[in-house]
Amino acid sequence: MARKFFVGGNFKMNGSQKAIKVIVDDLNNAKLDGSNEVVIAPPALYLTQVRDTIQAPVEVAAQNAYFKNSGAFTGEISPEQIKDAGIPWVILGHSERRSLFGDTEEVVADKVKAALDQGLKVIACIGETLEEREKGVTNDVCQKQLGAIAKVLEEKDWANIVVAYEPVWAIGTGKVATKDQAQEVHADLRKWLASTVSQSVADATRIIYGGSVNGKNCGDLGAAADIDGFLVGGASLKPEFIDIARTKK
Ligand SMILES: O=C(COP(=O)(O)O)NO
Repeated sequence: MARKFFVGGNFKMNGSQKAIKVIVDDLNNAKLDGSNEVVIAPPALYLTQVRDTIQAPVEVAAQNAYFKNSGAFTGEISPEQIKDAGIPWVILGHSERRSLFGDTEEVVADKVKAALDQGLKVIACIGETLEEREKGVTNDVCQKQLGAIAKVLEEKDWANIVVAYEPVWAIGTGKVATKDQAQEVHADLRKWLASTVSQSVADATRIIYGGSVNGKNCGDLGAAADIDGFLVGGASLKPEFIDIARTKK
């Protein structure tokens, strides 16, 4: 089954109107052919700027959303508001949300459900810490995190989900997972989807890798059978993101 290669750019809390204009102009001038699915996630303040200026075949994602659609939740943005702003994607469960802002497995699941209920498409992030990898429980941890999300979904929901495996020890460290390390986890997750949800969901769901992806390592990683794309952090702010967006499977 051919899965459309997916390249996401997570700008995190970086950028300014000016800097983001440069990134959008570069993407607009890059003549991307749309063969890969490309999504960029600026900080929330700049979502509508990117929405209004991107002409390239690139969609926009919010970096987070709450699990309620309105109310006394100072500082939060809701899936309904993201939808209202014409933003089709949202990243949920990023390890920084989990470790720094207290997003538990249950909160991430509630956020995924609330986003899907509003018709948003979701990049759902999972991944183990260095300690968990060294203890040999990587697959258990990833299955548990994805299982918490699967528990609140119906089979049809998976059509709007991209799973991002982002080992915490590779995020922002320059210590990219080897192709074999990433492939092993992706293959295990695909097997887990087949046994837990269905073979068709396992075959169709894009499982993308994130953690120190750059223009030099994207080709090798992208060649792995079960790596269906990337969620790029630091390099999404640099011109090399265009090279990553052009990765040929
Ligand atoms: O967190 C990441 C990856 O970040 P880096 O590419 O900077 O490791 N993606 O969401």
